[in-house]
Amino acid sequence: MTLAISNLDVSIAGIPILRDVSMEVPSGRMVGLIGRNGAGKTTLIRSIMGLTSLSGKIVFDGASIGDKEAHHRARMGISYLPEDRRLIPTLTVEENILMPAWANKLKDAPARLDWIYSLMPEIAQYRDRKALQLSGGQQKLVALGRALMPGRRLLLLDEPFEGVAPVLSRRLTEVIGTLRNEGLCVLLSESDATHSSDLVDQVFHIERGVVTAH
Ligand SMILES: Nc1ncnc2c1ncn2[C@@H]1O[C@H](COP(=O)(O)OP(=O)(O)OP(=O)(O)O)[C@@H](O)[C@H]1O
Repeated sequence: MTLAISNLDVSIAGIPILRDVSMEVPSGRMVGLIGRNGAGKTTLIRSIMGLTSLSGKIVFDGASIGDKEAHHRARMGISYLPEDRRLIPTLTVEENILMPAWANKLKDAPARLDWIYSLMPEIAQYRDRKALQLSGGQQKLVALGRALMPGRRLLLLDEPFEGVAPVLSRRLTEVIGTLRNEGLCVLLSESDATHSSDLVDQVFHIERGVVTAH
């Protein structure tokens, strides 16, 4: 279940954003991607998810996925927590979590929902509340639940701790640690290593679109 990226180049509007990126997220490992604002973290994560046009190679679980559509990658078990939460404010917590199940017509949605609630019992408590009634940190947990609904083989977390209060950051760290122990591959970006240093097995740094291993 390794993710292997080689010689990835991404330009947006003719401007090179990622340059010759090669890196690996080994099976069952948690890898950190550390870089300042604008370094290219989001662009790299979006490229893995299939949301940019790119040149280079992305291989997941032995299959070349660089030219596959985002929904195909989602079906392979790749899930993505965007930096902004993008919950639908007028839907309930449970409806937000179930959205990807409806979109992908998942038959085992109830079992997946149970697993998400057992991972984060606190969100089960406010399952019937509208998303707009939650704090930013609570919404982040719900967004993580929603990201885990379609697939749980490779989890891409884009700055999950950004703007989250300390108590909920600790809780988020705990939940991500549990996921790692369950064998998920995780790629987690952060602007510095404050929260991720205790979690990750390996760190890559990104600066102006260039990735280096540390
Ligand atoms: N749609 C776009 N159009 C033009 N430039 C873009 C676009 N998206 C990203 N960029 C540029 O690409 C570079 C990398 O942006 P990216 O969002 O990937 O960085 P980041 O490391 O995730 O930063 P942040 O922490 O601020 O989200 C930045 O210079 C940004 O201005």
